[in-house]
Amino acid sequence: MNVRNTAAAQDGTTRSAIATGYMSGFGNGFETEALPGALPLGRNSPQQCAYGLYAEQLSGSPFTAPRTTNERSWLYRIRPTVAHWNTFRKVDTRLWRTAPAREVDMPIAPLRWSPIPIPSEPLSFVEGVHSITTAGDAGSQGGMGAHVYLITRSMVDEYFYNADGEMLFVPEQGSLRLWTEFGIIDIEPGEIAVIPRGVKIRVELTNGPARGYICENYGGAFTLPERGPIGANCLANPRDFLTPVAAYEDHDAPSKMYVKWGGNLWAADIAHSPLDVVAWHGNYAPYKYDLRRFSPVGPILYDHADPSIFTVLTSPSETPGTANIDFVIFSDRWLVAENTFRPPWYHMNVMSEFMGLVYGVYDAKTGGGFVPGGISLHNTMLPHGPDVAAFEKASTVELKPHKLEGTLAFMFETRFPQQVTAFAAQSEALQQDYGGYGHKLTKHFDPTKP
Ligand SMILES: O=C(O)Cc1cc(O)ccc1O
Ligand SMILES: [Fe+2]
Repeated sequence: MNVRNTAAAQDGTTRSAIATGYMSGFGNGFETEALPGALPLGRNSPQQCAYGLYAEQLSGSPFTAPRTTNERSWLYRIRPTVAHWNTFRKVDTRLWRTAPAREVDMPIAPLRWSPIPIPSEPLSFVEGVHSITTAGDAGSQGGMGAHVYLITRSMVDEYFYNADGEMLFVPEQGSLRLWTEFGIIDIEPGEIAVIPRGVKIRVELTNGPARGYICENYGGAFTLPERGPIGANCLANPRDFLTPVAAYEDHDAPSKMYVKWGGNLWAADIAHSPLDVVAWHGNYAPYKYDLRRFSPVGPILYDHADPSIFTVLTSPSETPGTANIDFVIFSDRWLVAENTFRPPWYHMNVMSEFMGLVYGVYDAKTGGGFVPGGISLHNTMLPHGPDVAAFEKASTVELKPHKLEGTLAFMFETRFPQQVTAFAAQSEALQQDYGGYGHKLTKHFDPTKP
């Protein structure tokens, strides 16, 4: 696919060739240019690039990774990244934490948080990441950070890239325009975006203040799960993933470049926008996906299947079948199973489960307390399951086909135990009484009634 897309600057001055549009497919080799002929034909590194551009390769995998996991793109840009460089100094990471970060010792218990309020103070994306848990070790390229973002101002002449991991954005309130080196991605609640490790961005608000979740993936890049006997279709279909067409800025202004590297945040003064990629090709690029396009597959006769059937994206580890992270959603679907307790069963899991809610009601927690913007954490081998309201209803209701509608919950599930940050442990949003919800499940046992 070769998308040519040249558009006039929207502010008529310094920000040039602003084009929005997407190319469809997951992990394709894409090619796109914002100026005709900017992309070299038949080679990556011509002696001289068109328009006086510099060629730069961005490698998301080792050079020698097998074909299925080999990821790299070629960027044709006004200046190479090294020319956007200056002396970096460490700045405050505020509430953004990186594994390993054992800040507090939490008692082992199910944990839940009410939505963290969006403050009135100005917070850019870089300033507004509030880490809730960390897992694994970013330096060993395994595990994740699970964060809530609270954004009240757009980044202006400020840019950021994350060397520690790729970032999966799950908006819950407000929409975002992610200006990336590769082009522009707009997302709103119900959609997600993935920004690969090392990709420069500027985050703008497009509809008031924003709140959402971020999974910072230190490990293997998110990919589509195997479908096994499900076959070639359903779940997240590759054609519904959208990667932006090239769009660049030729913008000189005193600016700040932020880099998250080794768990620290670094900042440097630069004189121009690094979002200056006029053309690119390759398979290492940001993308978005509308979660409402997910085609769930589930039990159509009896029983409740494992939640792995709702995996949208998975970050594999070296151990087969043992994900570094699974990103799983619980979205609109019909429940039809006969003689079945339909909500999630009571369980304990070697994987640890960070959950969030974008909208609606989650069917395991109908008794209130788990609301949009909220969080629950069911850590490694800690017991959990439906609250008493969900249990009572689901075990007595007449089992007609029933549609769960207007609901979108999700889970970042990782093989590693999750460490709660000091911020999350001390937050007023932490629900002190949640750990006791199991006590409301009373004894129904009667040896005389089989
Ligand atoms: O705990 C949860 O609510 C998430 C979940 C859902 C489900 O359907 C099965 C297992 C599971 O961990
Ligand atoms: Fe669970």
